Amino acid sequence: MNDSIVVTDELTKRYGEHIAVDAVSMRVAAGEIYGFLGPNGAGKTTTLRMLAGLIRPSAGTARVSGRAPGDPAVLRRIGVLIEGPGFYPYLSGRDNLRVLARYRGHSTTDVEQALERVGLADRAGDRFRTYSLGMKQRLGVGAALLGDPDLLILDEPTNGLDPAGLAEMRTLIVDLAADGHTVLLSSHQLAEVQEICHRVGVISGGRLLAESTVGELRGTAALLVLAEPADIALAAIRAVAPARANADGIRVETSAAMAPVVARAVVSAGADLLELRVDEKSLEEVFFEMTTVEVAK
Ligand SMILES: Nc1ncnc2c1ncn2[C@@H]1O[C@H](COP(=O)(O)OP(=O)(O)OP(=O)(O)O)[C@@H](O)[C@H]1O
Repeated sequence: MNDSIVVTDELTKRYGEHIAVDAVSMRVAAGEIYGFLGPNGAGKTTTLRMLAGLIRPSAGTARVSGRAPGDPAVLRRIGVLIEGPGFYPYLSGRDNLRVLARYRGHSTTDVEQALERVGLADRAGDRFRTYSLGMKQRLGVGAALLGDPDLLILDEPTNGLDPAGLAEMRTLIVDLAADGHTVLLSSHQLAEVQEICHRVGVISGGRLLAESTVGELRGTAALLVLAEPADIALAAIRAVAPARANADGIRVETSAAMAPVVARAVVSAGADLLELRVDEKSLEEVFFEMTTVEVAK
């Protein structure tokens, strides 16, 4: 894939006997929001730390923008929020970013742009310790944004946020991607990921179990029909789409757009249509099934 900004090949990290990241081969395409999903201890942070050049792999390779992580040319083009930057509680948000900017060679204009971008321009003069958790997290994203990087690596940016904070962070990430930033974020909060990520990688026990679009991971959508008599409805539906009876009702392997056709088939056959809905697994269900099977092995 030529437009991949992150490519890993059998990337592995061992701590003594323990394998934290086990031969992970992943691809993040330029411009996408990639959700790196997994339960606690799955190996997300360790992988992100290797991509950011903070720790070295034990085996395998990683390339970021075609270069080794940690290469100065790469470090200039990525912004990283891993385990939160150590902000000074008694400095304002603005002064905290200015400290970082001075250290990293960015200008005060970069600081103002980052504050504006993360929606903190109005509160930039207030002390960090007075910020809500959501504002603190957004300041962390602001710090990662200094210098307008191509790739943002955000470790659990939504962790611990209340619903309003989550919504703000979600909107911010979507806006950042719309501005042309590639976003690689880790999360165990699947509901958020399901909504905003173009693709996801599922990691558990250090191993990448799947990498695909959210839609692919959830499988083909189907319709679920409850009708009586069920046998008459099933025969009628089978004339328009593949269908089978299961414990929940009649599962019709077709898209939501076919719902009116299926409804007409049932009613025309003289059956009563009791319920008709899209039967789609949430990413949470898929994730739970995958990681539970993994643990059960
Ligand atoms: N420096 C280290 N020394 C020893 N073991 C480590 C070290 N860093 C991570 N590990 C172990 O590697 C595994 C993966 O940890 P990691 O922090 O990458 O998981 P994670 O998916 O980010 O989980 P969480 O959501 O809890 O942060 C864990 O079992 C962890 O205990």
